[in-house]
This record gives sequence, structure tokens and C-alpha cells, in this order.
Amino acid sequence: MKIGYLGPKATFTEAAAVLLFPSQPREPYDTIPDCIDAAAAGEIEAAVVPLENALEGSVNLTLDYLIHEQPLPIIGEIVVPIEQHLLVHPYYAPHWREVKEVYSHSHAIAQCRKFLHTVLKGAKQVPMTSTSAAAKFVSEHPHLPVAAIANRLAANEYGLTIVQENIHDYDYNHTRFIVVSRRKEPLSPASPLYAGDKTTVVVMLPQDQPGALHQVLSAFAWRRLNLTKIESRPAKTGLGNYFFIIDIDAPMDDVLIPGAIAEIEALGCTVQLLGSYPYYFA
Ligand SMILES: O=C(O)C(=O)C[C@]1(C(=O)O)C=C[C@@H](O)C=C1
Repeated sequence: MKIGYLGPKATFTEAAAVLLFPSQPREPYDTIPDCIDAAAAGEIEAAVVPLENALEGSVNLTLDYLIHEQPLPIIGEIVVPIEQHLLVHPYYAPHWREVKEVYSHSHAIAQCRKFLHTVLKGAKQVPMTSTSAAAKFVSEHPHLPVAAIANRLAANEYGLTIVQENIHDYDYNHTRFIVVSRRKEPLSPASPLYAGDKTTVVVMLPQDQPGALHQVLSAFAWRRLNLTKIESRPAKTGLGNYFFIIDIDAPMDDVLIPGAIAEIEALGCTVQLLGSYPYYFA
């Protein structure tokens, strides 16, 4: 069965999918929700979608869609280095400094703010569904003064010229991609990229209870469960109502994590398990 990814061909997400599933056929989807829906419907075996970038933070669309709309389990994660380049149609390469519009995914635009502010000051920034959708658009409009921010694969796939390499603002630019699937078993850790196991939970605090978050964190702390991320997102039930997404640096076990969850539930919190899965580092 196929592996779905945020398309079209040559996104960073496809590159991540190739690393995790080198020999499986792949299917591109126009949007992250489309891709997750296809996995939920069983049209594809699993969906690979971006979750978090080191410079720009979470991909809220992925988080919110998984939590509110389509609660599929996370069965794996891969962290991939991200190199952003400026691509133009070969016809326009000699004049690239005159581009009037720059197309890309909003996260990619955000990763290159300093470059855009200094080198392409005044050029309009236009968000697209992905970096390769932007590259495809530029390839289809050879006479427009437009550029895309995308990767080398997209330059090759859509016949564009890289006129500026590595335009992301900070060297440490990595993105986390997750694999979600109807099948509950996590990916097999048998890969040279395997780096450990993680468990992700979503915690909704009871309303107006002093110290509730402190008590939740204590349930992990005294069990010496290391947390690698804690983030709040609106619960979408009213202003000031948030839930917390917590990554625990350990696989689900029989004692420690179930004990922490039971303790947190006893405080009046609601806990949802998003997955316990291996993570890989490229
Ligand atoms: O547009 C792409 O190529 C994607 O795979 C999406 C995405 C993202 O959502 O963050 C993935 C990696 C980069 O951080 C920029 C864009």
C-alpha cells in the first residue's frame, strides 16, 4: 500500500517519506488535512506530515487537525535537516534580483525572513500549500518576475535554477515529520537512523484550579520521566481554554507512564494518548 505525503512531488515531506519508506510507492496530497484524511479512510497505509520546525515552531494545521478532526495515532517520527534555496525559471535567472513576488510554504518564508528583508526587500511574499507547489507555480510562469523558496529536489523536478543557496536565516534548521496511520503498531526501530522512543499525550486541565499545570508536571518529574516538549494550543471552546501537548522521552511501559496518566486524570484532567513511537534522525 502507498505512503501519502504533502505534495506535489519534491516537498521536504516527500524527502522525509523516502528516508522512512525507501521502497514503498508514494502518493502526493495537496494539503495536510487531505493526506491525514486519506490515511484515516485507509486509502493509504500511512501519512507523512510536517509537525515542527526548529526556527518557526509547530505546524499548527497538523497539530489541530490531529487533535480536533482526525485523531489518528502517531506511529513514527523523523527529524530532517532543511536547506532552503531561492529558485527562479532559467529564463529569469540573470535578473533574479528584480523578482517582485516570492512564493513558498509559510514556514519556509518564515525561515528566510532576514534574507527576504535584506536581499529581496519589497518583494511580495505569497504563501502556498508547500514549497514544491511554489516551485511548480514558478515553472509554469516563465515570464513573470517570480521566485520560489524550495529545496534542490524541487529545482530538479520543475526545471528551475537555484540562484541563491542556503537562504534560511540560521544554520540549525531542522523539521520534525510524523507518520500517522490507522494501524496501531509503531514503525519498526530497525533502521540506522533510529534514535529512541517517545510518547505524546494531550492534557486538558480542569478549569480554574490553582497549580493544576504544576501538579501535572510533578506527575512526570517525580517518576523521572524526561519531557522533550510542552506546548499549549487553544482548546477552541472559549477564550483562555488551552490544552497542553506533552512529549515524553520514553516508550509507553507498564508502570511509569500509565501511573503518571492515572495520577493526572485523578487531578480532574482529561488525557488523550497521541502515540508511542520510535523517532529517527537523518
Ligand atoms: O513545503 C514543504 O516542502 C513541506 O514539506 C512543508 C514544510 C513545513 O510545513 O514546515 C516542511 C519543511 C520545511 O520546514 C518547510 C515546509
